Amino acid sequence: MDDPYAPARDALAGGGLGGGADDGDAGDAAASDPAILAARLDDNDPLSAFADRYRVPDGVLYMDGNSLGPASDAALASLDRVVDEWRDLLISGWTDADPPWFSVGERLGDALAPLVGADPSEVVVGNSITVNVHTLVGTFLDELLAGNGPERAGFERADGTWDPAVDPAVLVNELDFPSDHYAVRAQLRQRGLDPDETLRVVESRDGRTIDPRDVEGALATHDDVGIVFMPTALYRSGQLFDVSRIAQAAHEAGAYAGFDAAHSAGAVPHEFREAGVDFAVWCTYKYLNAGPGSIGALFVAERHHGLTPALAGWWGHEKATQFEMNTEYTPADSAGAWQIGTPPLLSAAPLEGSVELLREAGIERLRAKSLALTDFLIALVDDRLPEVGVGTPRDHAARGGHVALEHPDAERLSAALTDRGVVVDFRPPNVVRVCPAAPYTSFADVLEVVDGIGAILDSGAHEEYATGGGGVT
Ligand SMILES: Cc1ncc(COP(=O)(O)O)c(C=O)c1O
Ligand SMILES: Nc1c(O)cccc1C(=O)C[C@H](N)C(=O)O
Repeated sequence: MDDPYAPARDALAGGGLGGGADDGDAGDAAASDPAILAARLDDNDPLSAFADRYRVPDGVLYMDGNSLGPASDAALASLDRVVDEWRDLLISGWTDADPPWFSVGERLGDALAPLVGADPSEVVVGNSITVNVHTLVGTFLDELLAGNGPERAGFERADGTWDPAVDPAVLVNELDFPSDHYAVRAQLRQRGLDPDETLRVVESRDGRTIDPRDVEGALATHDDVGIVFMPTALYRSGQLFDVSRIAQAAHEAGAYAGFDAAHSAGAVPHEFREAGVDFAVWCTYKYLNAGPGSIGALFVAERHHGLTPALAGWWGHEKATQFEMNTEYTPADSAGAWQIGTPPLLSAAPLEGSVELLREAGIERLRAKSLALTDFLIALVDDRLPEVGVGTPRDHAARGGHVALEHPDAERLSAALTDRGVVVDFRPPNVVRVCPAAPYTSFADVLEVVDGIGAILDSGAHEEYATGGGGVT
């Protein structure tokens, strides 16, 4: 079969799933009965065998891999190897481990580069998302304040680039993950800029998504935007952004284009280099399945290599001379320069195994399966849960890896589901995020999740749970 997942797409495109064998004629029943359809999709799924290589506990339907991915045999093996190296090699592990710890940032950056469409020199692992937002937004603010920036054709700025007399603004959106705003505001403040003036926030029309025309409109209205910093996918609704369109609009306005790819890296293929992205940040604990608090990752376009990072540190020094301990900083001529201090080896080690599994599965195949899983989920919700809304765009090009289910009692519904082994999370005010991640989720799992939601809502079981828990999920 050319497209093993076509039936899932057809279920959605065809206006919904039928009620099963009792419905209509027997020939169509097989195609429209969700249980039969799920079994067929699972039988045809070329990635189905990968599920056995992840450690999801028995009895758990894990739908929260967009927050914390599960362990895999491969990730645990690469972690175990580094623990053994620490025990056996001690300090010599930096040079004598196989491969040496010293280059872990660059080596894992090389492994991630194909997932985001980058040259290996453009990606490195290090720090965390929030720290990387600080150092990268800070770096490009410094460039603007020094009078550098993408040229804006026909625009009167000193040297045709940035007028250092203009306070550079950073364009973000109101649905961003809050940590990014905190970090950008801090970087503006540290340069004597008032964030209330220079953090420009694109508003959402519907409270769920950001219309790319509003990003373009903000750039047309305000000529002081020096950095456009957007997510590749929104953490709550899962809307996927058109990276290439936003990067182009930023550059046409004379602004740098930066992205937070936390909610797409490892689930959606990217082409950062081709799209002209200037910089990007993401984490490795979500779709990259490298474990809680695992090391962050970043992309800096080759044309910017050689800049001095805002948060410079010895691990970003030119590698050949790093151990000469010169107090004068020479940045590495790669994205490696944005590393700061010693990499946390034990928080990086699982990534080696986990990314190898994704490479084996193939990012394009993972994306095809992910879209089919979310198509199937949305079709089932439409068909079986009339009181639940879908807050995620239905258009494939605008849909990331999870689905935002909207319900007025979302918090209690989320708690009831998790209590029953269907692990989801709640994001205020009314969203249950459901992430059927492609490497380890079956179509039968998706059907079970939807049936689980239906059973809870029908029985009112969620009403026994408290709200306002403010828990960590
Ligand atoms: C989009 C986004 N940005 C930033 C963060 C914060 O990342 P970190 O805590 O790794 O700095 C998260 C998740 O926590 C996120 O989802
Ligand atoms: N980073 C997290 C954490 O340390 C604890 C609990 C959750 C998280 C998350 O990643 C939340 C996530 N960024 C989100 O999309 O909401």
